[in-house]
Amino acid sequence: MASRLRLVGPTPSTDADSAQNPGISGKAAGEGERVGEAKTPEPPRREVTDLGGGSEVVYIPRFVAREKAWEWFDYLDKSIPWTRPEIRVFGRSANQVHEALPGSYFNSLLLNRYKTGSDYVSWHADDEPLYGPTPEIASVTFGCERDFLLRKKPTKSKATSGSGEAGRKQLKVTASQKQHSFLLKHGSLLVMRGYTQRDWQHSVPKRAKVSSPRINLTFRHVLS
Ligand SMILES: O=C(O)CCC(=O)C(=O)O
Ligand SMILES: [Fe+2]
Repeated sequence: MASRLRLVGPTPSTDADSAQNPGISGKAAGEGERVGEAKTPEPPRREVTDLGGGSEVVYIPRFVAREKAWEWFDYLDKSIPWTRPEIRVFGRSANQVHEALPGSYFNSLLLNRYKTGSDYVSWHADDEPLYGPTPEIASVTFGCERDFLLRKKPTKSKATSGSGEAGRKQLKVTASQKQHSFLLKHGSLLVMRGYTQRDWQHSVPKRAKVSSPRINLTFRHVLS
């Protein structure tokens, strides 16, 4: 499993905060430019995958500029005491994601560190009631790129539609047919929203050839 750390705090993003701390102000990531940085001739991409049934994934491969993303990686990897992280990082990160996703609000941050390809997160959905029925979950990646998989949740009717061996086989086929794969690049942002947690599962599988670390920040809103 990956190393994990969870921070929960007050919603840090307000319009006033954004004005004092401009990141990708007023525009979705990939559509705006960073203050103080030269314009890039290549417009950053924003890919929207409609999973159907009200579930959606947004993937922005170059959410954080490459050099800046390495600075963040080094800071998170080396300087942060993982057992006592500095809350300032939470505030800055949340502001930036908030600005990239207008209308979003986050008050919880989960950090995962995948030391090598042996570290993984198995199939699950972040569908706990504390996140509400249609949670928006934003995930920023630093360091080594890893695969992120989504598969349709096996439904109860399918699981009980057969008995014994035949029933189990049918369930497996159903699960593998509807699968999406994203290569989460250094500095990328992936957002799951709508009914993605209710209807889909996601995982970061083991990768034998991966030997360097990946750090992932996952922003959520916990209902009060
Ligand atoms: O590392 C990732 O990209 C996903 C992590 C995840 O699914 C989780 O923390 O719930
Ligand atoms: Fe998750």
